[in-house]
Order: sequence, then structure tokens, then C-alpha cells
Amino acid sequence: MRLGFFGGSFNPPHIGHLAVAEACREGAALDRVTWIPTATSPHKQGRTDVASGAERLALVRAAIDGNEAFSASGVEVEREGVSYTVDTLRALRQRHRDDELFWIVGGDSLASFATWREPREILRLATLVAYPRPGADLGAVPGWVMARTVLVEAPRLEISSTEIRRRLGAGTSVRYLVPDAVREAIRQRQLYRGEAADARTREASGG
Ligand SMILES: Nc1ncnc2c1ncn2[C@@H]1O[C@H](COP(=O)(O)OP(=O)(O)OP(=O)(O)O)[C@@H](O)[C@H]1O
Ligand SMILES: O=C(O)c1ccc[n+]([C@@H]2O[C@H](COP(=O)([O-])O)[C@@H](O)[C@H]2O)c1
Repeated sequence: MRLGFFGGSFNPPHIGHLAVAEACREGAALDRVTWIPTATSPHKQGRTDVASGAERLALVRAAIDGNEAFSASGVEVEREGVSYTVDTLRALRQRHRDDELFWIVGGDSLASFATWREPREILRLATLVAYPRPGADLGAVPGWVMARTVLVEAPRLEISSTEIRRRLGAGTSVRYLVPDAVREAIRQRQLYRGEAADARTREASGG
């Protein structure tokens, strides 16, 4: 089988992630796409506004609910520490000896892929599936990386988890930017709340 893996902090997952996961599944003829929330993203160490791994895994599960080609894995969250893709792919290769593995990356990540930990080993273990992103210069990607990359077209939705956290913190709507199930899971877990949302809760409860 052709197994796709989509790594990210997913803090929280949004419709931009869903649209590219679907485009990569179709464009690279993947049988399945497994979403892997990081414990700590290598380039996002020291961030303080990240929901716990267990919470982000739950949000990813809510986001992909109902799509039989999508699943979620806790492999990085359970390993803890900094989530290097090479470690994850080594573990996945043990589990999926007879399958072809694909790692999904945005064009922005592809442009800096050569700086990842053990990039050549990653390319020995898996093929990359990449999609263009605004501002990413794919012309600068080394030939040895492109030789192991499938390029696919994906919808370019200008939306980020940062923007969603900002909106939630300010108490403004994220309806249609994240699936309803994610919105509900965020509400139930009281995630990404800023002072505006907390003040409204105090008001509503007469506090
Ligand atoms: N709107 C989008 N369209 C396409 N790809 C995206 C989009 N947002 C994020 N990605 C890609 O999805 C992967 C996981 O993204 P990540 O979880 O870091 O989300 P993010 O929205 O970029 O987060 P943040 O705003 O917190 O930095 C990365 O490879 C990233 O490039
Ligand atoms: O392994 C690395 O060196 C490496 C460096 C940067 C990013 N990554 C992976 O790329 C994915 C997206 O990262 P991020 O920073 O957008 O959350 C996530 O799965 C990271 O573990 C991996």
C-alpha cells in the first residue's frame, strides 16, 4: 500500500490542513493518510502557546472524523521530546515493512528540508509529497531532494493555526475555518482562551 503521513503541530488543525491532506492523498494516489501531531516541533521549541499533545491528538481525531482514508497516530506524542521526522519514519518502517511510505510537506518546508535532521536518511525511508505554498521558492530545492519528491497541486488557503488561536483568544468566530467538531472539542476543553473569552465567561456566570 501507499501510506501517506502528515506531520504538524496541529495547534489546532484547520481546513487548510484538511484541504492539503485530501489533495495529497488524491494527487499522490495514497491509500491512506495518517496525521501525526508532534510532541514538540523541531522549529517551534520554546513556544508556550501549544496545547498538550493529547489535546492536539484529540483535535486531529475530531477534524478527520468521517473520512475513512484519514487516521491519526500518537507515535510522536507518546515518544515525547523533540519530534524528528527521521525517528518517526524509522519506527513506521518497522511497522510497515511491505508498504511504500510518503511524508507530506508544504513547499515552505521543502525549501528548508536539507536542514532537517538526517535528510538523506529520511529520503531513504520515504518519498516526499510536496505542494506549493505562497512564498516558497522550489527552485532552490537541491536536486537530490527533488529526485525523491512528488509535487502535487493543492488549494492555497491562506489560513494558519496562529490566526485561529488569535481569533479564539480575542473571542471572535472560527466557524468555517475549522470543522464544527474541532470547534466543539476546543470549546469543551476550554483551549486557546484569551482574556476576552474568560471575561465573557465571568460575566455570563455573574462573576
Ligand atoms: N493553510 C495551509 N495550507 C497548506 N498547508 C498548510 C497550511 N497551514 C499549515 N500548513 C502546513 O501543514 C503542516 C502542519 O502545519 P502546522 O501544524 O505547523 O500549522 P500552521 O497553521 O502553519 O501552524 P502555526 O500557525 O501555529 O505555525 C506544515 O507542513 C505546514 O506547512
Ligand atoms: O526532523 C526534522 O528535522 C524536522 C524539522 C522541521 C520540521 N519537521 C516536521 O515537519 C512537520 C511540520 O512542522 P511544523 O513546524 O510546521 O509543526 C512536523 O511533523 C515536524 O516534525 C521535522
